[in-house]
Amino acid sequence: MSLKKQSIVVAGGGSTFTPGIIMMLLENLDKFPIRQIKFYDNDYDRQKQIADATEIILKERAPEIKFVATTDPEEAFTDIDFVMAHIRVGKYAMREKDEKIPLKYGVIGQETCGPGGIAYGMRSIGGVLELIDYMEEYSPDAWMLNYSNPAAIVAEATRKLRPNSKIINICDMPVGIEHRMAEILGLQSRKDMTVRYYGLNHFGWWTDIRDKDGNDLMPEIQKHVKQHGYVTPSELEGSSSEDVEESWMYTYGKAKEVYELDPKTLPNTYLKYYFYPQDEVEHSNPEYTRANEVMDHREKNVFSECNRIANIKTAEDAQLVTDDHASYIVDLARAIAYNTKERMLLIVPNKGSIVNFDPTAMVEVPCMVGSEGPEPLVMGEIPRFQKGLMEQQVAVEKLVVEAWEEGSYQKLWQAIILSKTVPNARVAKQILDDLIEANKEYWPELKKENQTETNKEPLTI
Ligand SMILES: NC(=O)c1ccc[n+]([C@@H]2O[C@H](COP(=O)([O-])OP(=O)(O)OC[C@H]3O[C@@H](n4cnc5c(N)ncnc54)[C@H](O)[C@@H]3O)[C@@H](O)[C@H]2O)c1
Ligand SMILES: O=P(O)(O)OC[C@H]1O[C@H](O[C@H]2[C@H](O)[C@@H](O)[C@@H](O)O[C@@H]2CO)[C@H](O)[C@@H](O)[C@@H]1O
Ligand SMILES: [Mn+2]
Repeated sequence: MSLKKQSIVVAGGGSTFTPGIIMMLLENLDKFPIRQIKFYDNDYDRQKQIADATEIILKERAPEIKFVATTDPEEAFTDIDFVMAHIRVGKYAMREKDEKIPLKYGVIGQETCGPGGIAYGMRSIGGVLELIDYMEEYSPDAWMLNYSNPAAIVAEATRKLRPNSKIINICDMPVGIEHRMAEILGLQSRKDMTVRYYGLNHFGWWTDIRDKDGNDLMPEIQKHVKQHGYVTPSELEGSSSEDVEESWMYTYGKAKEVYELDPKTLPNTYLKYYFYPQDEVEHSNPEYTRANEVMDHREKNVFSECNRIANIKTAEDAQLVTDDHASYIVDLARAIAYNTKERMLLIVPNKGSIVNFDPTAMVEVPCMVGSEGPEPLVMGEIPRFQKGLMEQQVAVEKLVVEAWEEGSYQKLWQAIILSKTVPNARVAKQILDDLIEANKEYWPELKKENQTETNKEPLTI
């Protein structure tokens, strides 16, 4: 029986990751046939550069696919089966501020972690909720596959503020690390491994990894990580064909020290920001952060290649690579469209998957995915160490969403204070006040609680 052809809108069509997604979709048309692709963005000029190249690529490689690029929500979200959402509210200019403002106060400057991630979350919530509302207005049966960051805060916001929406929040960091684990083991693919993993987004641990015969693969990976982190054997020998940027190589190497904190597990690379923030600050250049690197590399490369294709009016020699998240996006879309029951790490309401953790927390755990969406597997009881860390971190994420919803200065200050990356309340306030100034165009207005008002509250004994 032939598979139903799908209609997709890429929300954030001007994203540097859009070409990678398109290339991946074209490589998988046999498994995930497509009748229509639309782009939606709120920046016409940025999106047009990606769209002009995409139009040529589709004409040459899949002329049967209808293609539209638009900034009109009704045109974008009508007659859609899937919304693939990867917007960056405020774009890289704001990411640069997210990263540089905390560094002024000796605190990590990072896209999705610490005060930078909190600032990004305060911008992203409104943008993603708007996409959900468009989807439900114009294509109520569609699913949104969201990887707009910071996925942890966006996921908590969609759980709390759009509890009945068909949205799945996802992250490609575990996918990228599992690619490396497979290479360390000499396996063909990360899909040759079955994993057990738990955590919050960008804050998790692998606890069990087996091959298809049930053999335990953890000891061999742990032996490598103990010495080299997630740097692969070919990178160690200098024979890797991948062009990985220095800051990513540093991150993969740092996993060695993060692993030492719990040698029974294997860590997500993002944990380094919470356990060794002083090293990250020392390793950072406050004048030139990761945002600058991306603007000088990925953003420049993607847009110059798309402009080149549009200028010569052919994509025959297109140099556009497929990204990790592109491949698992297809896996996820296929699982929902064709009820494949794929096993994937997704960010979902806990609801007992981690039995001794807040059931309302958005946790990243293995799920079986079918046409009704993800069903989380039970990861069981987690140790005191991870439970304590996750309780603090999930409180940060929940406070940010409450601060956004209530316009509460106090709660956002508390969220920054509570982050493990911030030393004290005074530094937290200095960072918050700078971030408020920088995000005037994007955040809801925050009101300070008037002391006299709170004193009026009845004493509850
Ligand atoms: N979940 C993951 O693991 C993962 C992996 C990679 C990237 N990402 C995220 O994907 C997103 C895109 O990344 P990028 O580096 O390509 O960003 P980018 O800035 O290159 O592209 C983002 C696009 O979103 C558009 N946009 C911003 N606000 C919008 C709004 N309110 N409505 C519609 N469009 C809007 C921008 O105009 C821009 O074209 C980011 O949020 C990034 O953090 C997530
Ligand atoms: O600093 P950036 O913008 O290059 O990356 C930040 C993102 O890093 C992760 O995504 C990585 C992915 O893990 C890696 O395997 C490869 O595919 O590149 C991706 C983007 O660089 C992380 O999961 C994202 O949430 C971050 O936005
Ligand atoms: Mn991620």
